[in-house]
Amino acid sequence: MHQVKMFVQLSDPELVSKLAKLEVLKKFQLVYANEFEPWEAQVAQSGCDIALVELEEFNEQGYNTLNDTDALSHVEFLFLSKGKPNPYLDKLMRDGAGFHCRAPYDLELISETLQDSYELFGEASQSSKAVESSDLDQFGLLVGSSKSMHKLYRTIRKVARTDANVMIIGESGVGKELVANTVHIAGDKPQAPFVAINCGALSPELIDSELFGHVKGAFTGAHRDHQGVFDQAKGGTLFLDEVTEMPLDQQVKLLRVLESGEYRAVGSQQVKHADVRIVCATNRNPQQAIDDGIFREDLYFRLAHFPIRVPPLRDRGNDITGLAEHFLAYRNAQELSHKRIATDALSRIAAYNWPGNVRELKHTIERAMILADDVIKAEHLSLGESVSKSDSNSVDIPTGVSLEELEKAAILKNLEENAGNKTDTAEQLGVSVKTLYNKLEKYSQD
Ligand SMILES: Nc1ncnc2c1ncn2[C@@H]1O[C@H](COP(=O)(O)OP(=O)(O)OP(=O)(O)O)[C@@H](O)[C@H]1O
Repeated sequence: MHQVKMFVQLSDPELVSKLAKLEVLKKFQLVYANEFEPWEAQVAQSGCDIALVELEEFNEQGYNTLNDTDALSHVEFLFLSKGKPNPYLDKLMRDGAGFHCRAPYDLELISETLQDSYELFGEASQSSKAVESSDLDQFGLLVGSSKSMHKLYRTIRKVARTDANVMIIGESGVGKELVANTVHIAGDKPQAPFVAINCGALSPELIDSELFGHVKGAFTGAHRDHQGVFDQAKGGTLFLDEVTEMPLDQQVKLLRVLESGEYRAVGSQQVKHADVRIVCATNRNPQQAIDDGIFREDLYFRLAHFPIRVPPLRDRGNDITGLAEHFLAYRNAQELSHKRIATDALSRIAAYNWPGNVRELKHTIERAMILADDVIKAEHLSLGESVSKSDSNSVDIPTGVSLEELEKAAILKNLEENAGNKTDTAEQLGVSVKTLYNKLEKYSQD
């Protein structure tokens, strides 16, 4: 850690001997004031981060010297005084010089204040990292330089050029939708439509219409013709997310369309030819879903010509911190900010298990950026491990944050706690699954 420098100007020998007993002082490189020049002139020259000053006399000249040397903007002051009113000291305090403790001194408080300043300057200077760029390799929409990601890139490149139906398998938040989109982009028709639908969020009454469309008058409320996703994705890719959550009778219908290559809009006699490549995803183990009777085995074989497994974040080595820096760099660029990250925060990120994978990591960084003024520290990360159940129920809301940000934070936190399960999350938040999907969709475009 960077050696934090403290300028010391003390005259009362009794106070000196009391302060000398404070353990925290050993952490600083101390620079003592000399007797030949006014201390105000020495502060800026000393190059210190903190100034501990016992104040007896302080006048306009002293105030001006501090102002002229720019010490006020670089140095944090801790003044100790007998409490005699002094307008120039008041002025300094209004300028944001730091702390002023009046006698009789509370040594514990002084010690804590010095410790806080020590941590602030230690982290703000050297043990934090400026993050203005990303180091990670990229393929399509995916970023990551780890071996497991490069293997995934090669797999995607191979399969993208074929017409095989692809099933993407991976834990919640690993980037399955990005993989699906990248399969599309890396294929022969990147300009063709890519249409995504969440099978878990479809209402059972509207599912036929969502998939295959309907014609005007097909049912009450069908005021006009509606294109289903098979029409919308014509010539391109149809991404069926959470396919194992589709109701069983719908799975039968989907299977029939995949076998015959034909479908009809609800209320229409016209047979249409299905001209889409199907890419689907699940965060379940498909074999387990089949054994549990919620997913048809014949549909599985139709959909999983080519299964792709997306590695969880914990298997991506240095990509974990690489992604944290990537998201930070992109947000910095977007918001024209220069927020840094403390090295111990990066170590916490590397050591954490990330049950919510890349999504959780991304949102942890975004939340931390809201909470941190300049440097993201470990305490801004609010990682599950260090948060006890009762802590996680209390909300620490910073000021100046929009309602929209708060809503987003609440949704993402619940989602993380439910290990990505959207049905449980929606229920807990008192919104429909559809609303939850819409909001998540919006966040992913932010
Ligand atoms: N390799 C990656 N590079 C950059 N961003 C990523 C990567 N993987 C995931 N993300 C980001 O993480 C978030 C979750 O990704 P995505 O929605 O693709 O995951 P998912 O596995 O489909 O999630 P779910 O299981 O909830 O459907 C998105 O914001 C996405 O941009």
